[in-house]
Order: sequence, then structure tokens, then C-alpha cells
Amino acid sequence: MIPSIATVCVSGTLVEKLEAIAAAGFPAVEIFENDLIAFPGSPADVRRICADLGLAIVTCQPFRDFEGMPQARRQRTFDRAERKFDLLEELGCDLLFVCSSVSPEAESGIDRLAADFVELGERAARRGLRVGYEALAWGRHVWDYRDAWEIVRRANQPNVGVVLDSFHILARGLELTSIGRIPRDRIAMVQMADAPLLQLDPLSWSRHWRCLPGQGDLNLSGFMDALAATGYEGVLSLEIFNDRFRAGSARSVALDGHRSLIWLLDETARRLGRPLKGAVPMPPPGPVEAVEFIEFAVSETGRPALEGVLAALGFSRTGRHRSKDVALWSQGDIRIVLNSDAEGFAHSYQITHGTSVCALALRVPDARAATERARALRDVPYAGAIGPGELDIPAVRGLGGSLLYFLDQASALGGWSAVDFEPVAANVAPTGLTHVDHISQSMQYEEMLTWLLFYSSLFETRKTPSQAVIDPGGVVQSQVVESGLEGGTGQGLRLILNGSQSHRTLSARFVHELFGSGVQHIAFATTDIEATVRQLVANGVAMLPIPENYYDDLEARSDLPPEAIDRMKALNILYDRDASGEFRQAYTTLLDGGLFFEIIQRDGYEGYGAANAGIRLAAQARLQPLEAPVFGEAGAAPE
Ligand SMILES: O=C(O)c1ccc(O)c(O)c1
Ligand SMILES: [Mg+2]
Repeated sequence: MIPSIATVCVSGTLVEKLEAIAAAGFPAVEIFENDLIAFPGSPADVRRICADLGLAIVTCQPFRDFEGMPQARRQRTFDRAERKFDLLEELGCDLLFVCSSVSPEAESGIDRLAADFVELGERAARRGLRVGYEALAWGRHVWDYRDAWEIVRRANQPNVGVVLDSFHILARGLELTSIGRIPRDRIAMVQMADAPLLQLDPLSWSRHWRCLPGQGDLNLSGFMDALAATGYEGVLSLEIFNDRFRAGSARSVALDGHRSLIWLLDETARRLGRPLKGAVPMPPPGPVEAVEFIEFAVSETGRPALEGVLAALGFSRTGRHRSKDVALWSQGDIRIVLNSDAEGFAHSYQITHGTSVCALALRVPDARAATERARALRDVPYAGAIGPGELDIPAVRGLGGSLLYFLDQASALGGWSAVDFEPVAANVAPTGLTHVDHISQSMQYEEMLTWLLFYSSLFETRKTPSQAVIDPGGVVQSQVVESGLEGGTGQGLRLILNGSQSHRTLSARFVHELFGSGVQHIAFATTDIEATVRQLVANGVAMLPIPENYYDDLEARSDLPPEAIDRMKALNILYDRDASGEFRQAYTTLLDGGLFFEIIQRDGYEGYGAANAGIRLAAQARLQPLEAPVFGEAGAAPE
């Protein structure tokens, strides 16, 4: 299948849209009619611009309210069609895209509608053009692709086919097997869109909430399987009407779009167990086995403070880099790299963002394969300067310009800590932290779908529906992405992506005051949170104070013994439970740099304490009033 995208998907003027689409590597484009009408030049100019950019024009759509017009209006409708044919010829494309009529004047009757397509097909044939017919989910008489196909079948013109748009079909919950019975040469083109499940009328849902394949909840696999059964090899074009995309960067949305189609074709071919025309060869997605290390960029002057916090959390410096000003800190199965080198990536990152997480290293089954897959998905590879004898750890660009490293145990990469670091004896008593439970990344609201797609296309992942969390400064959308949790060989990866439209939430203030998206908090696991927190407090760690009301409420709504609640209250531990088990969590206060840590004890529980998130955010807001900058000098005045 040939990847394509409609100009309506991205922001900007027509030329900006086309440039972004070409830069993302698309070979073909659908021009949305409004973009052409608003363009201050001729269709021939658009044709030239597209040709220069290497973009084939698939169609200029839609052509509305065509079929079923009463006799008095019918002639005028064909006159309109002839004018549209002129336009298509000028643009150098051959497909008239008709969407089903929404006109209150439109008449029904399947043979009556088929007769309109007989005449339209004959007129198109005289000019060497084709016609495609799409059933809009809110069409007046035709809103089911099976009816559109029956009309096209009865019209019986070789140059008239159906357009299948995944949104209209799946939004209506239509069965999909009938797709497989449409002859492939009668499918004029296919449009792809996903969407989150919402209780909305189809029109509002379609015009504002469509998203890229993999970003929503529709059964695109079922759609693709049925489509593949036809043997269709034509255009697969993204048609996404989405308010976030209209506000976002055209280049980024176009690139995400291409990535989503590459992912969709790969996934479909894998599920079907056979090659699919147009699919890019790449290694299969694998699980993330564990977070191998977390790297902080920190200046020489900022380092003592961060080292102090790590030591108080029970981390020891266990390695000294052989050639750079970099140290390895560890506890249990957690490894933290502090990079203060005066050159290189971490240094530039620190200058821009202050003390912050500049890289995450993920353990995967095969690092080379993960890198190859990232490349095929058009992720951006990164190659840094390697010192003599140092390992060349493969990496791609991640959120906010940070890096995502891939490591495995099968290759030499497994020995990264011994190769790059000279061991130092541990000198701090551990506090019972065992591993990284999860990492939360804050980002612009408009970026959330980008990073959801980034992780979910690259790895074998599971996502849970996005949740709204209430911060005293506004609403934060929170999206969980997990990998490698079931039957894995490590702790897997749990990520929380946070974004908010309000500028006053803690998440948004982090992004704005620290000049970009990034890791805002890291949760470490313990098997005995009370002992751990007691030790942290003794070490001088300031824990986030939780109000008494929380514990009164907990007592009222849970069957926990009062002594247990008193112990949690004394240690500022929050509690949750679900059908699978119990959960306890506590937070440190914010560090300079806006980052904070969480301590977690899971006993079977698989969630993240969403019920407590509002309590935590209110407690943080009390300590960081909205009027004051949150993040101290690190964020306000980067060195
Ligand atoms: O929302 C619309 O009007 C509209 C127009 C053209 C399409 O292809 C479509 O799927 C929807
Ligand atoms: Mg459509």
C-alpha cells in the first residue's frame, strides 16, 4: 500500500503543510478542498509545488452533496462535477472523491442513487478519470460502507469504486468482514484514522477527535485484516481532523503520521504472517526488560546537592568513569549516572535545562534490533563521541531532545558498567530501594500523542486509557504506557506521560520553567515502605506532608486498622487498593530542578495510585504557590 496523508491533518498554510508532508517522507498527498480554496495561486501552481517536493496528488476532496438530488437540481450537480473534473485535471490527479450526501434535499432509493453514479462514471471516463464514493458516518441516506458498495456495484462502472474510511466504518460499529468481499479493483482509495472511544455524535467525534493509528482505541487491526484480505495495494491515506494537531507543529504531526502508517503496516504483516506490499522490513517489536540506568545532566556546581539527595536516599557512588567527569550511583537494581562532563551531550543538555534527566537507558532483548526498528520507524538516531575503549551505546532522540539508549545482555553492551566505570566501594547504607518502578515525563499537551506513538511503535507495549487528574492549577492528562511486565525477565518499563492545557499545573510549570519536556519524577520500589521512609527521614530527606483529613477519610472508607493508618500518617504514606492488591506511596518534596522522587510498595496492585494523585498535587501546590517560580535557581536561571 502507498502511504499518503491529507493536508487537513497538519497545521499551517498549504505550502507549509506540503513541505512538512514531503519532509516526513510521504510519496503522496490528498489536498483538502479548503486548503486549495484558501491558496493564493492556481491549481497548476499547487501541482508544480507538489511535483517539486516529490509528492503525487491522490485527490482533491471532498465533492459533497452529489447523489440523490431531485430532478430540478440534478443537472446543476453534474455541472459542478464537470468543474471539479477541470480542477482535478489541472492538479494532475485522476480521482473524484465523493462523500455521501448530507443534504436534506437528497432523495433515497438505491437504484436512483446508482443511476447518478452511472452518469458520473461515464462523464469521468470521457476524461480518463475515476470516481470514489465514501459513506460518511452521518450521511443522510448512506452512512454504511456496505450501502455505498452496493450502489457502486449496481452502477457497474469500471472506473467507479468505494472509498473506505476506517473512522466512518468503526465509529458506526459496522461489521468488517464484508470489506473482504469487495473486489480490490473497486476500492478507489482507503483513508485511515483512529480515535479514542467517546460518547459523542459521529460528526463531532470525527471533526475533532480523530487521531493517528495507534493513538486511539478503534479496532484498526480488524479493519486492516479485512482490507488485506481483498489484496488491496493502493493508497492508504491518513485523514485526521484533530484540534491538537491543528495547534501542533506540522513537521512533527506529519512525521508522526508517517511513523504511524509504517507501524500499522508492519503490525498487520506480522499478524497475518506474510509480507504486505509497502511494509518496511524491520525487526519485530520487543519488550523493555528493565530500566538499565537513568542519566542526569548536572553541572559541577549543582552536583554536590544532587549527590547529597542520592546519598540520603541510600545510593552509593559505585563507579568512576574511566575518562569523563561521570559517576555511577547505585542501590539494589537501580543505577543512576551523574554526568558533569564539560563536553558532550549531557553538558549541552544541562545548559538548556538545568539539573535534569538527559537520558534513559533501557534493557531490551537485542539492542541492535531495537536500533534498527527505531531507524525504520524514522526515529532519530544519535551518535555521540566515544572515548578510547568506551562502548558505543546505540541511542535515539527521545522526549524533549533527551536520549533513549538501548542495552542488552546478549552483546558486549551488557558489560557497560564494567567497561566504562572503575568500581568504587559502596559507602552508604541502602534504604531498601530495589528497582525503578516507574518514570513520569511531563510534556506539552500537544506532544502527548507523539510520545505515546513513539513508545508504542518502538516496543511491545500496553497502554491504559488516558486519565484526567486534578491539580489545583488545572487538569492534567495522564497516560500510562507499559512494556515487558508480563512474563518478562526484568521489571519492565512503566512510563507515565503527563500533559496539561493549563499553564498553572505543576506539570506545565515544569515544562515552561525548565525550557522543555522531560522526566519530572522517578518512582523507586521498596518491599517495606515504612522502614524505607523512616530511614529516609532519619537521613534528612524532606517528605511531602499529607494533610490529616486524608487519613480521617482513609479511616472512614477503608477497613485498615487505626494503628496502620497512624503509622502511614506519621510517615506521610498514601494508600490505595484494588481487586488485585494493595499499594502504598510517599513522595519527597521538590528538588531544585523541579524533580521529585516517589517511594512505592506494591503488593499485587498494578495501578499508580490515581485516586491519590489529586491529594499529592494539592500538597505540592501548597509548597510551591502559583505566584512563585517553582523550581529555584536551577530552572529560573540556567547556568
Ligand atoms: O467531515 C467531513 O466533512 C469529511 C469530509 C471528507 C471526508 O473524507 C471525511 O471522512 C469527512
Ligand atoms: Mg474520509
